[in-house]
Amino acid sequence: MRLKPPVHAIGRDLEEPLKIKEKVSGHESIIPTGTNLVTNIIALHNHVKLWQNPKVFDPERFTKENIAKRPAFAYVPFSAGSRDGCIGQNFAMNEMKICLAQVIRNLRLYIDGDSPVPKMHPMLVLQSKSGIFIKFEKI
Ligand code: HEM
Repeated sequence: MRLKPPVHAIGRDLEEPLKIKEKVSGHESIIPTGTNLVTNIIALHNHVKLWQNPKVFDPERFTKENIAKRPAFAYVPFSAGSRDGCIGQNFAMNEMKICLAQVIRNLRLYIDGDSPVPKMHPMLVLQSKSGIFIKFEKI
């Protein structure tokens, strides 16, 4: 959900002009009405200024202490904000945990070195152009 967020980007059309200020230089710009602004979630989730060794999978990043060290919107796989983004967030998280628990209770998963490496294909949701090959072995 961090490294390869299924919803890798979201967009919004501006209904009124938006004034933004560059943090370091203080330079101000106006983005006109009608502009489609895109939040690049996958870039945010892999940004070196927010994540140390961003490409490394490390569940410890999500301890309460480590979450508190990051800006609130550094991790937004379900979007965020006043409407909270995704209405199915709790359902999706529970579903994923239950399915994953069932899989790892019964099967050993491994990657065969000869299989193609997944090539990211960012469509409406993130896909792989080369498939995702995982081998399963009954425990
Ligand atoms: C891993 C699974 C999921 C991910 C990563 C995900 C991600 C997202 C994101 C990022 C948005 C915001 C889109 C935007 O603002 O442009 C969204 C909206 C939404 N999601 Fe999900 N979602 C997931 C699963 C689900 C499920 C299981 C449901 C329904 C059971 C669901 C229903 C919705 C609905 C209805 C919205 C629109 C909410 C609104 O605009 O008020 N999602 N989702």
